[in-house]
Amino acid sequence: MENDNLNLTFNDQKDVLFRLMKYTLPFKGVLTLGFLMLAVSTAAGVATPYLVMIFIDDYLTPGVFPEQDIMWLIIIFTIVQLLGAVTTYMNIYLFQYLAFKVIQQLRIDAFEKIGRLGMRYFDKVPGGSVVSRITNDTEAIVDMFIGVLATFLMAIFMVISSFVMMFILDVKLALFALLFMPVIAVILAVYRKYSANFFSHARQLLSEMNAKLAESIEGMKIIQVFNQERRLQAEFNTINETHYKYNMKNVKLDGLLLRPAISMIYVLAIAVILGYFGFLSFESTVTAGVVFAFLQYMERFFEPINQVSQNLNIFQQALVSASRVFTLMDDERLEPVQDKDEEAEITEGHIEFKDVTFSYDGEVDVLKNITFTARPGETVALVGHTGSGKSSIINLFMRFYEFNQGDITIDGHSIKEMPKSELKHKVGLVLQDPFIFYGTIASNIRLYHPDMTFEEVKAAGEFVYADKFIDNLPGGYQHRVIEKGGAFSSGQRQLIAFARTMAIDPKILILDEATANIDSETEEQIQHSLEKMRRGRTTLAIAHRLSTIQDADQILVLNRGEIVERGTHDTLICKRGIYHKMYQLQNGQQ
Ligand SMILES: Nc1ncnc2c1ncn2[C@@H]1O[C@H](COP(=O)(O)OP(=O)(O)OP(=O)(O)O)[C@@H](O)[C@H]1O
Repeated sequence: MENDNLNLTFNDQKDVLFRLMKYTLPFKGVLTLGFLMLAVSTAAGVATPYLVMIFIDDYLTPGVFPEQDIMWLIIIFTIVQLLGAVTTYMNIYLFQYLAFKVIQQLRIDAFEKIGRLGMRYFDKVPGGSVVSRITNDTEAIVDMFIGVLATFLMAIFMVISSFVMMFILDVKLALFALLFMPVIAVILAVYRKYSANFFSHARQLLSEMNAKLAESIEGMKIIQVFNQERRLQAEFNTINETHYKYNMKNVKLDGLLLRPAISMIYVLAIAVILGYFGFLSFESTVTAGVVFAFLQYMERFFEPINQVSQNLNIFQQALVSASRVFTLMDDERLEPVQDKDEEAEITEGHIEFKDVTFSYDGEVDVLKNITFTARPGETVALVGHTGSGKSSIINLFMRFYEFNQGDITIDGHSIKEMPKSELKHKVGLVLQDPFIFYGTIASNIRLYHPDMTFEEVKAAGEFVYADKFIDNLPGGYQHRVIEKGGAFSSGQRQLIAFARTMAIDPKILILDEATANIDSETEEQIQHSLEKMRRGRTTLAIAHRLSTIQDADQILVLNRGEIVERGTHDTLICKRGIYHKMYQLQNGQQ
């Protein structure tokens, strides 16, 4: 499993935050309104103790209650409270809206990026880990916007305004409150340092859990057949347990450093204030209203700091998550780019491999000096033992991997320059185990052309003789299928894939012959269909059973990435080389 950098430095965190904030730019209006609402709701919060102080000192203590003044005070107090409630609701609503919009965009970008990533990426990163980035990680970012951004901003407003009010009430004490700031700053810095590390590990482990889960679901058949349930369960439990441990480490850190530490400082500050006012009352009279207001402001000064410190872990988590999403977005293992030559067109289907050498890892060449020609309408079969390089030839031809030595041309144009759409529409690929998407039979056949008419879909089905089995399904072409088409036999899946390919009427066919056991009736249908499909189309076919490609115009025998024999079936048999041996072996087995 590929690990991300788990320890984000301060600069990394800053960059991630900055990049995340850029996503809010299209919503400047919402952001500004949100700020405004926040400012008003904070101001309402700050005004409340002040109004109470006026009531205590001017009316309650002296025991005078002039009706009109009291009335006004009540009206103002009510307006302030209502304003506070409405603006608080508005600011929460606006920040949530912003959060969901940002995440929506982030997910669109991440998903779009996945579509552009090359096979090199998917060779290395498990599917579950990618899923985890787009779902869980982006979810953590939502929490940050809602919980953290709003809290942080509110805290800044609150701390500053409470401080100003404290200054107005008593300068000396306000300065004293300021003394606590460095202590709080140190506590928060220590917390951040450790928690970021714990969170990164927890996130990474969550992603590993997803990967394990995805793997288990994908391979459920093998798991059950090979009795692997226990092993997988044990592996899953180990990850789960470690995940729990990291979470607990964080809980301990929270328990120690966050609320208790800050609360203790708060209580200390209260004690000092009360002592101070006590002493002061010997010398001069301190009003009860001032003491009340000061204590209220003190609480309003510390409470946001407490909230911020508690939200710090969400913030930390969100930064780690965001960085994981951005790592995916920045991954450079993209699918090969086309140097577009708009003129390049596939007209005849004349394929040439010219001295192609290729390596997946940059060290071992899995294809060496591959040179051959497939003329329009010809069938070239690729045969050879497992691992000899047959699929790699197809991988390069389909542009799944970039290659740097030699060239592959179609009708004289390098496939590196061919517009992608040209390759998509004129080259039909049928894989060994065709992928069936969630939807209907028709939507699976329509895949490349969503606007294809039903008649065309049906014609494609008939062309490959798939109509017999499709017509027997409940709903026919509208029969619902789940992804991977679990309910179909491999032969039936092949037929659907044939229909899908024939629906685009390609000039070139790439076939990876199914090795799976197919019953003889379907097998016959498939051979029949294949023969028809190949007619008039240049075909590159990987063949495992030599009996299926005896009529090929050219057979290339691969061995360790090299073409070691080439010719028609008859010439290769006469040659008595590898092909002859393979043929004898297979015939002997039949
Ligand atoms: N994605 C990959 N990353 C790294 N190495 C790979 C990758 N795919 C294949 N290889 C290696 O390249 C070599 C050729 O593999 P390839 O799949 O082309 O053989 P093949 O002839 O198609 O085999 P089979 O008949 O089993 O499908 C093998 O040694 C294989 O291990």
